[in-house]
Amino acid sequence: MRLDVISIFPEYLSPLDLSLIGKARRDGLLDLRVHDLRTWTHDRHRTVDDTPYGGGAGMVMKPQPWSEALDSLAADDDSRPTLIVPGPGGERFTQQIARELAGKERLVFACGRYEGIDERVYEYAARDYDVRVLSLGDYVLNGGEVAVLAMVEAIARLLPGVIGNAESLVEESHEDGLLEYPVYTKPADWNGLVVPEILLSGDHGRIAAWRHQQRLERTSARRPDMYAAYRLSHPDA
Ligand SMILES: NC(=S)c1ccno1
Repeated sequence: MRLDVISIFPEYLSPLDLSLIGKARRDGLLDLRVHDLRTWTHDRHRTVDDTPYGGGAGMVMKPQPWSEALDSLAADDDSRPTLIVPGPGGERFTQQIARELAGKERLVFACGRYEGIDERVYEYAARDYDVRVLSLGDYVLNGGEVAVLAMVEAIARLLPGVIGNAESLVEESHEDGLLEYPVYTKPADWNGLVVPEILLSGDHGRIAAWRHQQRLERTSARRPDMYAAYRLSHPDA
């Protein structure tokens, strides 16, 4: 997968050089490129924003740098990339969407700032991209970069070879409609707090059953919405 990120703060994406994502890039599992939007400005101040038509507070990102950036990236191959614009007004980003996007050939992330990107850019981009506005949640950030960090990690970790042990991806929260079970490690008695006896039994069948029950109870307590949906598709749960 090739993944491009366009931002006026490319250094914001430097955490993507670290840990498993950074290793995946170095191992050639992920072709991730970060671009400075100001590359596609032509004035001496490298201007990317201007005042909003219709008045109002703040500034709006100008269409021209974005159109040139998107044209440049689209021209790199014959694919039709998916353009993802993080924003509070978007469709909720979920594990299911992360899985869907992990199957794409190319993703391009556009990090908006200020009051947002001129709306005509979305229309213009649709000529060469499948455009999706995606939100991490119902809150407002100062820009798209933090959301891109989260989305890229959620997507890239699903790519073959990125997570050393693919088993780690099974029974994770949101993978199958339930939250994950509680985990424990040594020592068995820590500050008088003990590991559930079942986990020390070596009885893998009973341990699996206990873990599934924990998932049901945890999902019911913390995410009744998820639990209700799970019960609809698993009436015997
Ligand atoms: N909620 C999201 S993803 C966002 C991006 C920018 N502001 O909020």
